[in-house]
Amino acid sequence: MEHQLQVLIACFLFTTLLILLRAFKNSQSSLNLPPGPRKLPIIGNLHLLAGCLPYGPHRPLLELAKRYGPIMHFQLGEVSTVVISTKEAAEKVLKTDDIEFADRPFVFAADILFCNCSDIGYAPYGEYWRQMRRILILELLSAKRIKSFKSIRREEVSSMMTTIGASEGSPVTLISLLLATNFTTISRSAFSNLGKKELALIPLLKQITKELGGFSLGDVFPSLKFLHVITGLKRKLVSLHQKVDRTLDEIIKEHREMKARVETRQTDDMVDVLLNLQEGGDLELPLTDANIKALVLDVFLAGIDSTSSVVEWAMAELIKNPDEMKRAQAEVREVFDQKGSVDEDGLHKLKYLHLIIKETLRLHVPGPLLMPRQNREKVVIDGYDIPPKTHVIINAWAMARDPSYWTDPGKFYPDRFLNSSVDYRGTDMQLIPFGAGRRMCPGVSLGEVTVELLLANLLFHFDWKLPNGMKPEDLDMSEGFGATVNKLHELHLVPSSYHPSSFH
Ligand code: HEM
Repeated sequence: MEHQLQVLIACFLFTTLLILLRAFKNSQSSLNLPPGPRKLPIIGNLHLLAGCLPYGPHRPLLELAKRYGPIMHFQLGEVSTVVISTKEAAEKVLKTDDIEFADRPFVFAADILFCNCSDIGYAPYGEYWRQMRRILILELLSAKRIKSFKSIRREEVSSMMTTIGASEGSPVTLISLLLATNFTTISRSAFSNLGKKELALIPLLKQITKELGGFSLGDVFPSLKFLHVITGLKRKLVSLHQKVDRTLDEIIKEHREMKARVETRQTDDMVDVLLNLQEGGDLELPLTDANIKALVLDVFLAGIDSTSSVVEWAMAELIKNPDEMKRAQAEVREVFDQKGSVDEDGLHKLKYLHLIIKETLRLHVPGPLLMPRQNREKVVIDGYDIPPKTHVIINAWAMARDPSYWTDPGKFYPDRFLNSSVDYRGTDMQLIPFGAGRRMCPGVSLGEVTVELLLANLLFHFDWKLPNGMKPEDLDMSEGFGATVNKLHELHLVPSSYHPSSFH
């Protein structure tokens, strides 16, 4: 009986795959697709992805682009995929034809975890996405709102410095401290509280990041929906979603209860702001609790790993480049010595620190392939047909290291930006760590202030060296691949206080 069932399933799979193969051939034969590696039956080029882990596909894709050109076509299972590797081609997708490529591909994990992709990052382009993005930019991330959370940032960063000060002379694992500080800062800004419930979110967020950054067979064979079930992914995601949802429901309930008691906080947190908007009723589309939860999750997921990773990479580069480290410390100490601490309002004076951050974002793009885009209609780029529903991947990492735009691109050289107008705010395609166009990252300003504040504090309060007499040139700079590209091996550094009495 069991054997018969297995034969039946095998026949079913085989027939389905034959149908897919025929459909695929018919759909592609009349198109002038961009060049790309030879496709195998059924899987297309999926096998090429297999060798990319744990370092990620951005480097192998650059090698392939040298062979096939700046616009390449891949077939990943059923999914037509285009990879863009030069700024000229990126400009067409992110500027000239931005509106055509303003959609995101469907991701099963996001569909479950964000209640039908009702967050911003994975929402289909349209009215709902527009309203959510407007709320995020105007209500949660406006200059005024970011400023209103300034004291939270100051307290949390100061607490991190105290922890580091207590480890004087012994190695600290920088990324763990950065992640914890960024979590607590966002948690207090979003919920006001940092209790058991809020802390329970930490492992759940980690799990969600892993699921969203991972590979799922069902996503490259979207017509075979049962793959999500038989691989166990659906069950795992539903359970994860329920856990996060329960916690966020409780937090929202507490906020409502507080409002009902007509109690007010000194500063509205993000959930207060969203509940006020929900009640205010003058939105074009209703804002449900599910929408609020998806938006809050976006802030946590987008704001913690990315900024922590930038600071870790910047510190790793500075340790490897002691002259740059000395110059950065001299600058931050000159600006803040009199005050005795780093003050957010004075960060704009740190010119060299800004060059360091730019150079770090160039060399270590946190999301080397950005977030994929998708077109609804057929688009023609440089004479090539891009079929509808193609996943368009921009290799921002390749552009940030392209020798035709950068001198000595592998070198950490912050001064390259000294007399250069090139910036990372989406106009210069060779440097787009935040993406560009309509779906560009709306969190640039919060990301900037977070990274600047953390880095300035680390450089102001401590001198740093590698543990166990390790030499800077021996520091391993390999990348580990995930939703954000962190250092593969965590950076351990030994602090010694610059103001010996500050943190004891
Ligand atoms: C160093 C920090 C950060 C980096 C490098 C970064 C990078 C990115 C990138 C590359 C994208 C995709 C853009 C595109 O498709 O063109 C993105 C999207 C997004 N980011 Fe960020 N981000 C950072 C921080 C933040 C923060 C702090 C927030 C919010 C609190 C945030 C919220 C978002 C959202 C909501 C999207 C989706 C936008 C959409 O689809 O319309 N990000 N980010």
